[in-house]
Amino acid sequence: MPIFTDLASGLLRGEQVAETRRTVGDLAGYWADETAAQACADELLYTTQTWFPIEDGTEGAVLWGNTTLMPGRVGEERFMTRGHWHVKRDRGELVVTVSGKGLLVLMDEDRNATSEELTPGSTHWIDGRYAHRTVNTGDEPLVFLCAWPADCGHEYDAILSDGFSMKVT
Ligand SMILES: O=P(O)(O)OC[C@H]1O[C@H](O)[C@H](O)[C@@H](O)[C@@H]1O
Repeated sequence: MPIFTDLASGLLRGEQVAETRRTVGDLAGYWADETAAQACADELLYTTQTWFPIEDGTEGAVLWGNTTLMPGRVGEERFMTRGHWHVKRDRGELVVTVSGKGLLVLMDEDRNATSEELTPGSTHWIDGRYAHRTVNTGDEPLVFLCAWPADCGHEYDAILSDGFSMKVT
């Protein structure tokens, strides 16, 4: 069954679309200023939609989804996603910005970090050897679409313990 991707809003409609909602408090441990994070713990940070036409983890399959990242700051730090590594480092990801303004932060295993600007229409290849996180640097929601291999695996532990070497303020 096909679904509908609204290219104006970036939102997905259809069956087998799963949604998540994360608040500032859900990212406890990821922020530079945890005291500031506690003060706005209930604030909406980002939502995601993922289309699972096939089971997560299926080798050779591709998944499709979006993220809507709100504008704002925790202390000095801009609102961001957790960021993660792909467990299988040879699995990359594509990102297309729908609306808003932000940065795609990329970090290699030696903690060398770079960033790419997210602007409407900008299209990004994430090499699977890089941890990746998105940051909203504007004052409206940052919306982007992503496609990634269903069997890439998501690894968060190292980000939670060591963070990214680049903080965006
Ligand atoms: O999972 P996070 O690092 O918090 O990022 C939120 C989401 O961002 C993008 O949409 C990725 O493709 C998803 O795999 C990820 O779940």
